[in-house]
Amino acid sequence: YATNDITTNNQTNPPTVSDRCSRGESEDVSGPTLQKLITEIKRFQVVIKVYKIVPDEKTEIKSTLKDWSDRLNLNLILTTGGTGFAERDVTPEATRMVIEKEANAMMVAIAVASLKFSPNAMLSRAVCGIRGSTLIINLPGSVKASSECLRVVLPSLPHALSLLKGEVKRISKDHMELPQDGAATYATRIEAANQSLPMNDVHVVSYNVPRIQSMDAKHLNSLPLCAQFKCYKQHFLCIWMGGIWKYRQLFKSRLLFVKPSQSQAIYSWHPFHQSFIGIFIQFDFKNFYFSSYRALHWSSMFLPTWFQAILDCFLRMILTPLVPPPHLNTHPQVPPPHLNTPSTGTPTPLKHPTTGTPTHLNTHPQVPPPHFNPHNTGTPHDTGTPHNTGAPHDTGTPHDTGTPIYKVARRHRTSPYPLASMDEAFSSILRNAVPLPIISKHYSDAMDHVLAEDIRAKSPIPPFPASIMDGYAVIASDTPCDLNVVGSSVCDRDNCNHSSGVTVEKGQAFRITTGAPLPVGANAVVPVEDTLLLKETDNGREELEVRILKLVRAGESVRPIGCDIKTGEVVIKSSTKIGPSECGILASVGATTVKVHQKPTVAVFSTGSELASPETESLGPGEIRDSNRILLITTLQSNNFKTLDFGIVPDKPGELKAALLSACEKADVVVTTGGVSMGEKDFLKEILVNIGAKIEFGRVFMKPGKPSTFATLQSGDRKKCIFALPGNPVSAVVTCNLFVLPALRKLSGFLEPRPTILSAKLSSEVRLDARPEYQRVQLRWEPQEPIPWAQSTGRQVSSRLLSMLTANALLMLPPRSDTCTSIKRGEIVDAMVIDRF
Ligand SMILES: Nc1nc2c(c(=O)[nH]1)N[C@H]1C(S)=C(S)[C@@H](COP(=O)(O)OP(=O)(O)OC[C@H]3O[C@@H](n4cnc5c(N)ncnc54)[C@H](O)[C@@H]3O)O[C@H]1N2
Ligand code: MOO
Ligand SMILES: [Mg+2]
Repeated sequence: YATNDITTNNQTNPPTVSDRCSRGESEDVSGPTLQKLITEIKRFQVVIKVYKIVPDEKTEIKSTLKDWSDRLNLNLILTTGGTGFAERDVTPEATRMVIEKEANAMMVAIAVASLKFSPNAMLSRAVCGIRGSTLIINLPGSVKASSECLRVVLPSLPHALSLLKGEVKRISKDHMELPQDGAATYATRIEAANQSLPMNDVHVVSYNVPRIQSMDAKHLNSLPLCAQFKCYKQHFLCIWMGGIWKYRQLFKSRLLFVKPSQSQAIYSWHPFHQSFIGIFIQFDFKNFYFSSYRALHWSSMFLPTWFQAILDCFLRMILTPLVPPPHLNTHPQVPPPHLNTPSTGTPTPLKHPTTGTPTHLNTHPQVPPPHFNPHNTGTPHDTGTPHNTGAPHDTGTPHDTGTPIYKVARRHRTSPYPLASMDEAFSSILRNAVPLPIISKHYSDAMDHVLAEDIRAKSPIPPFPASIMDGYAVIASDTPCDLNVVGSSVCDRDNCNHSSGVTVEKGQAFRITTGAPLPVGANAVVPVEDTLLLKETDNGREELEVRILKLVRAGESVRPIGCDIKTGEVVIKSSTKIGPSECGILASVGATTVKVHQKPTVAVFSTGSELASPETESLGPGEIRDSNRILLITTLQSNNFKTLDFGIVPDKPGELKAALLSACEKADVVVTTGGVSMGEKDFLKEILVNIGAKIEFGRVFMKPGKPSTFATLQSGDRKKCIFALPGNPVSAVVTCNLFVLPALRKLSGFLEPRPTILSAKLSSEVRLDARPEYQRVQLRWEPQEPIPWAQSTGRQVSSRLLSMLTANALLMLPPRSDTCTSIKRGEIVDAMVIDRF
């Protein structure tokens, strides 16, 4: 289990136990169905690491289970088949031999639930148990029964797997630690308030617990809810319905964490429910003032009135005594735009403690970060904010001449954008990148497009019984014998005797070429190598008699009609990416116009007033050559995407805005580089908000590429995707591979837009960073070694583009932890393929 694996939360793998399937006598349907079922779960992303069909042999089942738990260290193994009463059904016995603990309740749950479906469930002897940190679940063999049983245990899996990974233990410890200093009094008060709430129905989804529990300061920042709580001097109180936790020792000890008052309840809610509610409240424990709160729900159907009522009553209770200190009143915390409460239900607006302005809960779909916030009025220093004096688009104002769009002294000292986890960033991209409309294309222009229809053959291939060899068409029962050569059938439509009414009769043979139609009467072909010439015409131009040296059977060396492709057969399924073979098949079945998804066009520009054209002979002071634009354009082109070069745009708000708008108009996807971090000239995010784009994420917990920004802009019925990538060249190209390419593949209709990930062995020890890191490596295969070696490309700083040279993969390194600070040579890690080998 790799915490930094962007595609992975958990891994599972069903070996199918069946003699017949393992011998290839019948097809395994249950295994693939289970894989589909488990990978379709939205709140529980799964990667299938291995899949295998094993015969009903105890030793083989046992060794597979042992190997997968001990060596591959998988989180979950599902087996299907071999659980019944038949003599060869031994999966439960083999499973019992490997498990160290039984998961009895799971077995009972499966049994009870499946008895409702059929009394035959009594005949299942399936076992569930744990080996090391791997959960093994036996499921019956039939597709229906195995799917039903899997559905029964699915809700418990996220929490079960978290427990096995040991994360919950760590969390519980955190919960036990009590707050310090003045916070204790406060915590008591909050807890008392919490106790008095009617909490029966409200719990936190259990599988969010490990994520929160395993948080360090950075993870805390990455929680979307905490975006607005980046003020160092304050403490954070996280109130979950169902319990109150105060984060402790987080964020350089300034956050507190208390034991949840109803810690048990948090696990008991149906974990499969998509809803999840949390409230974060920011407090300054010295002054006890309330600054902001936010409610979030992850279900489109969840935020019932009872919740609003509880929330209201709760906040009233705890907030009444709190008086905000006047100096803190000037920057009401407004969540960045992407943190807006999802569409259902409007949270009760909360009056600001002093101004009475409803500042905290933002019900608008697009609310700019604080410096664009309309509520930031009413204080002396708010006059003159960009909101009041003119946004970046004010061409002709001093902004265009390079004056910052906001007063630099009042810029953020902490980014208002939460650090999204890689998982969150990636899911956000895949959610927002919706396949583009379907168009018709000529098959010769359709390369790299994704089919949007099944292609069926209108006629069979071959359309006639065709010879496989150059030789003689004969009547099989004649052979071996001497035959008179009475004609020929060649592979040539002008010269085809097949339909000319000539029939091969006993004692006769027809010369025939490979692929030519078999003459009427013939039923086999004898290769020329198996014949002798007996008689020819005087001039040698014609054969008259041949000896067939071998006995041939009827049908030998003949392709019957439709043996390659039958009429009506689906030759290429919808959603297939068209490559050379697909083009060939389209041609062979005559499907010359096909329905495909439109492919996105990508506009690319570099931002930065320091940037000069690569052609510049001698650079001016402070200038550097623009490497990123060509780097990104060629990365996209080498992945077969069409690009539009929008040049270099200086760090001037007006020009940046114009370039963004024009790029959004002309392209489906816009990729920019530079200007997304904390510098006084890093305007991109603000301008995106200003043009009405929604920032889906503005920072990612990753290295390189931390300030990576992804925004969407509704333009008519299309949603444009905008990637504002960091300026450091390596960061730009790495994030292009990680984020932009999957988005483009998804827009193009790819069913699997994710990158390819391999296992690789480290050639040298790597030290882990605090962030999940994507180090550039070259994968090399040694003879006889199935796993490639990953050779580092040298110093891995994000300005050093040389670290991309020869790199064909990105090592996916997990973030450093207390127990793991480096990975040794020879150890196996995940590597994402970025180039051919
Ligand atoms: N106070 C902070 N500073 C920085 C942070 C931070 O969190 N707090 N993040 C750092 C990280 S991480 C990165 S990555 C960079 C990203 O910066 P920007 O996206 O704002 O990019 P710029 O400031 O425009 O440029 C950074 C760097 O890259 C060079 N550059 C930019 N564009 C190009 C180009 N087209 N070709 C070649 N080189 C380019 C630019 O000259 C700068 O040297 O921010 C850190 N700072
Ligand atoms: O994350 Mo930045 O991209 O380190 O260089
Ligand atoms: Mg910068």
